[in-house]
Amino acid sequence: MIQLSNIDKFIEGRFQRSFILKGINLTISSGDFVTLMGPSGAGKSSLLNIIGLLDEDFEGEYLFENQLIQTMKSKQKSALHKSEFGHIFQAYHLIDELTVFENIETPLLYRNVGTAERKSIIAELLDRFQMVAKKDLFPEQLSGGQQQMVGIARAIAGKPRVLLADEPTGNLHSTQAKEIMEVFRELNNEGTTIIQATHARENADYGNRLVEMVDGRIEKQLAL
Ligand SMILES: Nc1ncnc2c1ncn2[C@@H]1O[C@H](COP(=O)(O)OP(=O)(O)OP(=O)(O)O)[C@@H](O)[C@H]1O
Repeated sequence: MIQLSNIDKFIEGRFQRSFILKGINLTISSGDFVTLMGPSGAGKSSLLNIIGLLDEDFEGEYLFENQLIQTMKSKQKSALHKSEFGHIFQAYHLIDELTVFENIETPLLYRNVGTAERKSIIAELLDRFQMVAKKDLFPEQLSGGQQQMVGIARAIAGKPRVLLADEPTGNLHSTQAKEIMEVFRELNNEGTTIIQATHARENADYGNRLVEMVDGRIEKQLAL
């Protein structure tokens, strides 16, 4: 599904390049649940951003379903981004002024999903994450774990095939973190490909592959 070959990302300094990612080779199959682990600054977020088509400033080859990303027109890339990827962030990135319902609705509005279908998708997600009673609340009225559940609901509302999660449990207590990881396991069992960046080794146990990164490089890859 995803094939990265010799990916470099760097910043051009006055005298030399400083590498954020160097020589990344990584193949991810549909249905994988991959964990990127490594110390702060290892390049995990940078790699997720490239995979999720949020960052085009890199060298090397990125194939998504055998299509070379770099030669795609920006319209095509943006369509691919919208249809295939869902993003989850450590700090939830919900919109404070919107209710739970409206936050989940935003990606569907971007995709021009009709009103009736939107309502039915959101109702299903609220039900799934036991948030029906919370649908008219604002993010600040929810616990961190609940906010992240809304973040997940929003990310999967458009039924992306790939879910990218950057430190999804970084701000949560261990019980809430476990709940989030259980949801990931369920989504993965339903066929969603998941790529998460985390510092927490226990989160990696939910996945089937572990990729250890150090200083912008992949140091080790393991099957779990
Ligand atoms: N746009 C940028 N300009 C300059 N440096 C950058 C930029 N983006 C990332 N970096 C640097 O690249 C390195 C990798 O950053 P990245 O956020 O990908 O690491 P990370 O492994 O996700 O870290 P963390 O676990 O702290 O989130 C860091 O040293 C960071 O300062």
